[in-house]
Amino acid sequence: MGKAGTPYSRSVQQTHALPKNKLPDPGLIFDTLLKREGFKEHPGGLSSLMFAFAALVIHSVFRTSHRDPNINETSSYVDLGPLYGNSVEDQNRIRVRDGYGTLHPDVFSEDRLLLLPPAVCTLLVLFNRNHNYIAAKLLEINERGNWVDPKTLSPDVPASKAKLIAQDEEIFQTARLVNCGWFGSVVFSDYFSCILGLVREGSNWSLSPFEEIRLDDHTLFERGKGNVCSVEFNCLYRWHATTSREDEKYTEGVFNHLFDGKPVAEVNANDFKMAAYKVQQTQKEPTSWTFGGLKRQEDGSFSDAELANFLHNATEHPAGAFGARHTPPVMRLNEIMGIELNRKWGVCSLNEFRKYLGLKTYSSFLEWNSNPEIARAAELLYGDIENLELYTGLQAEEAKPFVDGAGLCPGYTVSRAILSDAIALTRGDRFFTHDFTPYNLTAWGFQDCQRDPNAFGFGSTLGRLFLRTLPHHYTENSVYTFFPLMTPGSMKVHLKKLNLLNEYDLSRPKEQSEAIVIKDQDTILATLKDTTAFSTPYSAKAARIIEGKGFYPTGNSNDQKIVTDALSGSPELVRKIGDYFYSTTNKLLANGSFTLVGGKTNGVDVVRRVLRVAPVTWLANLAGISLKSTPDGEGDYTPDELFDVLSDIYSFVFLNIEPAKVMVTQARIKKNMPKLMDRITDNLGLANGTKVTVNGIMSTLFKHKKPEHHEVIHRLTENAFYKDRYALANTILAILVVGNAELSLAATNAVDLYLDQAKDLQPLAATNDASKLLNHVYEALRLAPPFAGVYREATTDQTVAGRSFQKGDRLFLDIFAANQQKTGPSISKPAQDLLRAEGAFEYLGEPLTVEIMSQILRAVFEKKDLARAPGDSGRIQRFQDASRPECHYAYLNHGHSIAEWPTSLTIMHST
Ligand code: HEM
Repeated sequence: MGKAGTPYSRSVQQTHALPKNKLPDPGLIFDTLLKREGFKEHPGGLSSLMFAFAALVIHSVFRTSHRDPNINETSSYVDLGPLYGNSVEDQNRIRVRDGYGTLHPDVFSEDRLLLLPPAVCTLLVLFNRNHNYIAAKLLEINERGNWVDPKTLSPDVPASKAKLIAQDEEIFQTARLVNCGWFGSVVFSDYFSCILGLVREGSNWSLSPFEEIRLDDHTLFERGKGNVCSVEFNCLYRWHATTSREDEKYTEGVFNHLFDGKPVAEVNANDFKMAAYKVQQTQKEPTSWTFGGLKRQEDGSFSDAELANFLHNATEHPAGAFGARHTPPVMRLNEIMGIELNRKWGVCSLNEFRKYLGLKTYSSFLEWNSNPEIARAAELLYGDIENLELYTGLQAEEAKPFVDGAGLCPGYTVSRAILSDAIALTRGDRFFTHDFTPYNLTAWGFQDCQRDPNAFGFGSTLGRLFLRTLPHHYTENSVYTFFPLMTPGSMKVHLKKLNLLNEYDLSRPKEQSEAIVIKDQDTILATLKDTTAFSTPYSAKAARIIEGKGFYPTGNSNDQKIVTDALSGSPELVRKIGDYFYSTTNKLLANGSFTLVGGKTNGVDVVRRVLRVAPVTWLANLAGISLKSTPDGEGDYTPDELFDVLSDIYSFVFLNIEPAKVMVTQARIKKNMPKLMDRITDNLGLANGTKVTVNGIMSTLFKHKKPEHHEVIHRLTENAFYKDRYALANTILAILVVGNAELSLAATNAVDLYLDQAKDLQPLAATNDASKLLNHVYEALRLAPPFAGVYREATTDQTVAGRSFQKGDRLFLDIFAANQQKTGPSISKPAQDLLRAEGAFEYLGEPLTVEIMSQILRAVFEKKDLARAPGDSGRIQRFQDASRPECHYAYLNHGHSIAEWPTSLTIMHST
């Protein structure tokens, strides 16, 4: 039902006769009731991009055949037909079919869009990029483990070729489902929010048309049973009156070219069909199509800057208002063709349509449009309101005023009908209902395309799409990113009213340069050393969430030294902390273990139960935060909760998190921060702003803490800097944030690295001397570091190790890659001279970091017959994420979205 190439359906039976020979001439109708007299801005502040997106929606569901107008050449579903085409032949023209499941760069299928303003094709290009992003991620994650690196499959060997083709098909079809999910999510977030005027209210509410609905008699309300677009739906979705001034001008240029300068009033349907035929004949393969005067680059893609320019312009250009006498004169021909088509379809009258919708029928032309000039002209053309045909009736009907709950402000009848059709269209789609499952889309894909009501920009999905596909031309808090379907001018008014102006940037985003990747040791060393010429990006980030001084990783090396001296400066203290980690790791291993039948083998999820927990337990002790074992138990946080709170802060300050998540993460951190800082300052005797002396601090400090933990704080408070106890609180926060992330990840990577050599490590670990594992610790930090590198920004134009950099250049220093170039280091000759940037060594001090790591390894590897659990349980589910070079690996969190933190690895050992 509703497949491409089948006839339109009809919703309303025509009973009132509307013979063509009794109806006014379509050209006369256009010149009297439809033709634009002067441009009127859309009253709701909608931008021209809103209608570029609308044009994508309509081209997904309508493509009336020029040969047989009863046939809809595209399917009746929101399936991104303009991107993927309507047949396997269409797909073959846009797919690469090399095992990666991708589309050719920036290519799409629908040639009719080439005539439209460039923002329409640009949006489609972004969906192409999104497809390729999704396909790449699906392969990287490889959820079912059945895909291989296509480079390992030779197309010349028949069996390999068959596997390559089959793999390509699976990835392509899965990515397509996820990408269509994205398209649907944009419709139900950004698009609907503008249609319903919710964006003005700061509301993230949306329709959920897909869910199961149980009726009063307990039966289920139908869904997923199919849809066939109706001729009436096609008629009511012709929104040419909303064309912006700039798009009108652009269209004049296109039509002038298409019809060799023939005046618009003289162009006829035949000219149009001939022109369309000519364009089709001369059209080369989609890989060479261009639009808006763009040229494809060598790799076939368009320049990001040029694409972004079209989109930014379309956001700035106000759309036109709906209503009579507002369709650009250049569209005379397509309106005439539309009127004639509707007559050929034999559609009902406006009043019959209203009756079908349950609306009151109009009894006069003035009731239909209160503008006397329009009403009178229509009356003179049609004679009787019952004769008012659907096309004219919908196009020239009085537009809905700009009131609460109205966003789109089309004619009244359109505003009522559009929602029902949209719901039928999507609820009827089995791919959005019964078959919209994590199995079909994969767990990551299923969550990736969900509308997130808590996303920044009142739940915007388009913002996420822009940041993903044009990352250097959209910024994390711009109104251009998150409210692109509204003009920035109108958003300024709404955000001001909502008191949210300070959260958004109203200016047009400027291009940000891509980070330059540096892999050679000399340049990295020189760059790390010159802290004046290359600054770190951390202080600015930290300042957004942390008040006051003391967050030492963003301070100078003196600030850092005070802390590392306190943490690592006393061998006795380091030893005690090491012992604590050894015994805690052992305890957690025991507590988290399960026993296999027979009682001889124990299993434990070492990541979830031990390596994510040991560091946070020590840090909670140090800060005087009480841990609870269940969310409802007594205490401040469960270890998992504290891990999440702290790792959020780490990601925000030190990592280059996905731009679309920056503002949401910031908001979450700001929400969590008061409780965390309360607990830390409470334990410093700083609650309610009371002034306390250092002695006072010491007496109220950590009443129930072990002495070694007193000692860390005691050693800190010996320094004059910490007379400012709020700075001390921020320093403790920093130790928590850095220690939690770095230690848990470093320990996880090290355990994973050595699991397959557990037999070799066991005798060393069993000696009770953790220093026997020192070399392994260093080698693990070289081969499997928690993070692969760090970012720097050039503060001046300069040349370093023979390479020139300009002020403002962002550099990614790939420390991991540089450390692999070293010759020699091995377990017997450890890489103690390995390159370091910020990280545990810098922030906790090398002696302490190494001690903690070796004690954790000791506790794990002294177990007998240590091995991975079978299958997926014994492997960390991780992958390399090309978009996050600083992360050595990326993982899927419990919600199946991409995260920096591993969640699970089960090991087994003898009891
Ligand atoms: C400047 C922008 C636009 C131009 C130049 C334009 C032009 C055209 C043309 C030439 C046709 C006839 C196509 C054919 O039969 O091959 C057409 C059809 C149509 N237009 Fe537009 N259009 C524009 C924007 C829009 C927008 C924003 C909407 C609504 C959201 C819209 C809705 C439609 C619909 C529903 C059809 C009928 C499609 C079909 O039945 O195949 N158009 N338009």
